[in-house]
Amino acid sequence: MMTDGSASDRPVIDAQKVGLTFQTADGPVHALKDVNLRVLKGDFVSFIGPSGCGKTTFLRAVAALEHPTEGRLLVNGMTPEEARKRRAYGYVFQAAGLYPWRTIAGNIRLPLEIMGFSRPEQDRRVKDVLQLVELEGFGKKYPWQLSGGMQQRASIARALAFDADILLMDEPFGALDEIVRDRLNEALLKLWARTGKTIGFVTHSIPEAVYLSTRIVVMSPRPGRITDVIESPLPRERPLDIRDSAEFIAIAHRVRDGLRAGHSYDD
Ligand SMILES: Nc1ncnc2c1ncn2[C@@H]1O[C@H](COP(=O)(O)OP(=O)(O)OP(=O)(O)O)[C@@H](O)[C@H]1O
Repeated sequence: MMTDGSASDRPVIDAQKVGLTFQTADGPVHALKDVNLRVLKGDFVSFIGPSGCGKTTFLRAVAALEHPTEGRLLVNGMTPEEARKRRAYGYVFQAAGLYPWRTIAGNIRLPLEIMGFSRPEQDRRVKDVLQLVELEGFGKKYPWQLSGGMQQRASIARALAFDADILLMDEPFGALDEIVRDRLNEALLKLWARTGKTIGFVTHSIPEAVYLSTRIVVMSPRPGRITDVIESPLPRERPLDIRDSAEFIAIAHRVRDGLRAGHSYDD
């Protein structure tokens, strides 16, 4: 099943029959069942599905914040815990989660301070990532001085600062209005093209998933499982108006059909 095992063709995320059951007062909750997925370097993988289908749980398991109860999950060929120790990923949450008493640069710097980077190295990285998310000149501002979209970009910059290979994003733009979201989607694609990161992205939006992804993972609840994995035929470079193309609409239909089918056989 594995290829020759060299780092370049090894999956960045490799899930084999992953199951995760939470024991609750009301009995077991099967958040994930039989999840098989291989994510390759440079993939942009979106996870879409109704509430409770395990999208967040899967991302959290990759980040070693939850622990599978069945199967095998590897990140860069290691356990998620080992990968986390090696700073394999940055995590972006739905709320930007910036500390209000720190400036934008101070927020981005925080994980770097904790990791013990030297001050000049911290400065260099803060400058680089602010540029990547197009927030040059805003380092000295406080979060409340920035719009919601800018705060979310700052939060992406913070996740990028330690230059992890993998960016895990849990509905990062869910709380933003559509116009800001469009702009951030475009910016994220540019950033992805420039950095070659592997991205795992949770969303509830079909157009967002289709616009951003090289692969779309459709999930269904009770138990949380994958019902379809769609390889996108769209080119990597995507202007926003690609959303009007016949190809785009065809993929969106397939995602919608997958979401509907997933609802019809609850077990
Ligand atoms: N810590 C926990 N303890 C018990 N059950 C949990 C826990 N975390 C998640 N669950 C349950 O696991 C299932 C999957 O949850 P998860 O948050 O991964 O779904 P999701 O697809 O991300 O949903 P949403 O779109 O609403 O964020 C749900 O039934 C949820 O209630």
